[in-house]
Amino acid sequence: MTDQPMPGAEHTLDGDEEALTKLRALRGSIDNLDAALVHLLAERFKCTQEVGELKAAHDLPPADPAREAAQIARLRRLAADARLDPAFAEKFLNFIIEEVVRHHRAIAARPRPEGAA
Ligand SMILES: O=C(O)C(=O)C[C@]1(C(=O)O)C=C[C@@H](O)C=C1
Repeated sequence: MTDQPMPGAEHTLDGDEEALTKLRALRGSIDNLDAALVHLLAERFKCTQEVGELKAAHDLPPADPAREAAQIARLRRLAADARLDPAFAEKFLNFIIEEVVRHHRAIAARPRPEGAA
């Protein structure tokens, strides 16, 4: 027998109460932040759903590339100030906008009653 730890055992927190307490506290904060993100996204999608209805009613295009470019530039600046990777912030916004545009297209494709605005 040797005194070597079991392979991988050096990565477990078994027996290290202080580390476990810290991990639990951090995970509690992560869970709260994830919940906040879900609520923020739900509110954002409520707004964009209304934008989609407005655009469809007035025959406006689902996507607005100029607006997106301005949003991305702004978000990249905010991310850099917050020490978040601007490339990640851009990817995240693009991911959301892609879904929004998909919703806008679905709304525009819905049959509209005759004479509707
Ligand atoms: O502002 C708009 O025109 C929207 O439709 C909203 C939104 C967004 O999710 O922020 C989505 C699609 C557009 O290309 C630009 C922005």
